[in-house]
Amino acid sequence: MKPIKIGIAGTGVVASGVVKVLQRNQEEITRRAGRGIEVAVVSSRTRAKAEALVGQNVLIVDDIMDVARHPDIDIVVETMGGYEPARSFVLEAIAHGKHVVTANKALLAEHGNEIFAAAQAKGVTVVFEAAVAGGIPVIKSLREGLSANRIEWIAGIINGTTNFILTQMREKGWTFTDALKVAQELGYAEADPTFDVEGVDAAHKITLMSALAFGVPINFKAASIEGISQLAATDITYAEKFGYRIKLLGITKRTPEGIELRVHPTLIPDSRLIANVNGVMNAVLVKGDAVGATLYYGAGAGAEPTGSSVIADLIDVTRTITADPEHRVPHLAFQPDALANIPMLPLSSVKTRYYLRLTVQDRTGVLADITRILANHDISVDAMLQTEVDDATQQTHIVIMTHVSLEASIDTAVLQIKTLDTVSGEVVKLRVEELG
Ligand SMILES: NC(=O)C1=CN([C@@H]2O[C@H](COP(=O)(O)OP(=O)(O)OC[C@H]3O[C@@H](n4cnc5c(N)ncnc54)[C@H](OP(=O)(O)O)[C@@H]3O)[C@@H](O)[C@H]2O)C=CC1
Ligand SMILES: N[C@@H](CCO)C(=O)O
Repeated sequence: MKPIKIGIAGTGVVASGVVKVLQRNQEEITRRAGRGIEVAVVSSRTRAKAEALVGQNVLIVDDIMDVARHPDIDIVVETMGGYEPARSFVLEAIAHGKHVVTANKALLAEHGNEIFAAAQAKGVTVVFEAAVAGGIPVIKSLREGLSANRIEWIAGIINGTTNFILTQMREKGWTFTDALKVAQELGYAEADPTFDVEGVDAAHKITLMSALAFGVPINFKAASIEGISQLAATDITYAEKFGYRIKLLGITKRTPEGIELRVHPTLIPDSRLIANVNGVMNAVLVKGDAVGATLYYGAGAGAEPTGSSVIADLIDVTRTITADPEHRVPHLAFQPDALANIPMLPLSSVKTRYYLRLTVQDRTGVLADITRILANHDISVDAMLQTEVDDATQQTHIVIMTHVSLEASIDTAVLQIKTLDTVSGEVVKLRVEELG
């Protein structure tokens, strides 16, 4: 059978991984796909860069729309990133009957409903394994491997850059800035790294997984997002004294009231496997009612790991290209007319355990005032730690681990605690997940 021809938009980190792995593993890929997969067109604004990647036998164009519209192309690979021109490119390719493989979670989290509807109407496929957790085949697992289950929750380390930064800060004492710089040099970070460090990239990914897990439309606006830029090394150290590690987690949970969707630094018991996932590695825990908890682990970013996911999608599309569109795996795992309208819950209704750090004057009655306020809001204390008094300021840190409490109650209690004249500065609040 003739090879399937693909066009690639972008010649960056991911595109280079795709091209290299396609070349290196050509024979195995052909044996798996049933026919060869050949790069026919590449777009680049810098011709020399594209030539260095694909050589001179591949058509190089400077207008991405020449990839989207090229008559010889069956599948386009979008590895540009960002919202525009990626959105217009993908919609144009769909309009021209091309299947689309993309690594762009930002695009799908914001415009996925529009893109999947367009693909459905045209009878083409849009696949995005590389968009979530780099090289880990977690989308495939959610769409296919776990399709017997009622998914209960997902919790994952799904941003390689921030996990790399947290690991270097904890293990090597690097500063946040130095660790971010290296993550950028290694090709892990987004073009705008604030997407990584402020939790937006992880929120894009957990939003996509939430839709796949619960059969709801993609709803990025419902995500509550906190990154790691405000996380103090002190809290990493104190958390360890209680037996916890801090990781940036993306969490989505089905509760009787609706769906939680959130990203924030989270204390995890250090005995959990996921607490020991370090560097650029990602890990995703998925809890299904039949299978129980399952864990997916691997490189969350980087050229070849991400290329591995893009190529797996290319092979999938190649295998199913002649199948009747009605019988392909649905884009969002559930049939498009079977998506549910489940409410998305605000952060204030989350119930979990909390870590609170307060800076207080070393005076009699301080602790009693604080615990009284907590008790008035139905918050019970599980453990507490007080540090040595600083001689110069006469201040001390009090760290409190609560039992399961309502976020709204914690927030009200914290506001009251901050009005005490013995309490200074911000009260640090972090969420704890036992992930049992
Ligand atoms: N890096 C990683 O480890 C991972 C990245 N991703 C995602 O993959 C996508 C690509 O990431 P990555 O490869 O790192 O990004 P890079 O910045 O390395 O590459 C992006 C490429 O897209 C092209 N491009 C960017 N903007 C435009 C534009 N306006 N018009 C035309 N071409 C454009 C550039 O092409 P040129 O300059 O040649 O014209 C460049 O080669 C993103 O969506 C990212 O989130 C997903 C998983 C892992
Ligand atoms: N910037 C992303 C790339 C992979 O999606 C990360 O660090 O995880």
